[in-house]
Amino acid sequence: MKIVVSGGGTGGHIYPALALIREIQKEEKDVEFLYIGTEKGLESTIVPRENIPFQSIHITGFRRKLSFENIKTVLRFLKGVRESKRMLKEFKADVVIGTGGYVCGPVVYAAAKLGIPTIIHEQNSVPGLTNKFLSKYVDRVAVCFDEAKQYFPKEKVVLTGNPRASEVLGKDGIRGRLSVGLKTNVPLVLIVGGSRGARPINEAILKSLTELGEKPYQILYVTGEVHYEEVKREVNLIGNPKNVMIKPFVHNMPEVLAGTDLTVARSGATTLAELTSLGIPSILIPSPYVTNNHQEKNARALSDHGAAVLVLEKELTSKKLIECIDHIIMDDQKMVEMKKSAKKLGIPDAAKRLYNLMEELV
Ligand SMILES: CC(=O)N[C@H]1[C@@H](OP(=O)(O)OP(=O)(O)OC[C@H]2O[C@@H](n3ccc(=O)[nH]c3=O)[C@H](O)[C@@H]2O)O[C@H](CO)[C@@H](O)[C@@H]1O
Repeated sequence: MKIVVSGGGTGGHIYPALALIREIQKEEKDVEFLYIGTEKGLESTIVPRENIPFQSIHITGFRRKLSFENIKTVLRFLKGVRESKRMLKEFKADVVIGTGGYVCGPVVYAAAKLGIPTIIHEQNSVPGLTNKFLSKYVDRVAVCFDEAKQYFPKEKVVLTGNPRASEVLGKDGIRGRLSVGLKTNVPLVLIVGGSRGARPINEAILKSLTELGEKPYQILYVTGEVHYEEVKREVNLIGNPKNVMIKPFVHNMPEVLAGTDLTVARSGATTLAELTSLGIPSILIPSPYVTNNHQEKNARALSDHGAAVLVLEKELTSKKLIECIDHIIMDDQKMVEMKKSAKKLGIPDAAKRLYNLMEELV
């Protein structure tokens, strides 16, 4: 079987695609993959690291306001469709799966027009523009929240969950901790601002760094690749506390999550699928800069059930953040309850469900 997967821009679209590829590799012996992304997206560095053949097309997203750039985007879309058709024919794709991000637009559209079976995977409770557009042309739409079903044609939509929820299970947390230089016998708080990092979270952490240095827990603080140098410069002035490990990006997140007690994070849908599958309590600071404020809706799906504490970015201060962390991690009973509530929301067999959907279709 020859399978094309496309999804890009940020980790939240790429990691579900990779998790699905790994699930298919477990189930199918004779299978070949081609990943289509863009050079600018994180996929151009993440996917080749995983030894998956990667090709790129050139595409940008639409501006929501009327702008001259949008005319250029339409032209690029049409060019992207032509390039994708050529790649799909050359590769002789049997099925094409899109996991979101602008790049999926031309790739999945081209596949549908060529009559190749197509599936799109929507991670969020409120879909983005690309998936809404593509849902008219594809054969199946896989979603992760019941709330997302209403945006898609009834006869095509199936609740599968996020395959990354399956991939993070069964990993060795001790190895995860050791791989990033952490202790194995002290509670771990992971702080991460999504796959690209988040400046407001970085600012709050830098202000509280000295105080965090006196805490009885250790911290893995992931800045995001583009913010790392700037954060490091600040940290050199303040001093880097011994219990705070700072990294630009973590490539073995499933192992690290397995060793994590509490997470402070943005509320991207893939991160939430991981946290609920593993039952990790969290403090969520949704990005207010995303389409339809979907990260806040994602976060509320957890906080309404006691699986997370929601802190809006406009209310974020370093004092509040430290109080929140202490309040949860120092209270064993609260930790147990939050873990249980998080786990209840997880869909651990999501990869299998998505694989089954693909198999039925092909
Ligand atoms: C700004 C923006 O548009 N964000 C969107 C993007 O977020 P973003 O890409 O930040 O997505 P998520 O938080 O959902 O997922 C991040 C993924 O990257 C991984 N990771 C992260 C940091 C790191 O150092 N190492 C690592 O491996 C995480 O484990 C996770 O698998 O896609 C999500 C899923 O569609 C959306 O819900 C978000 O709203």
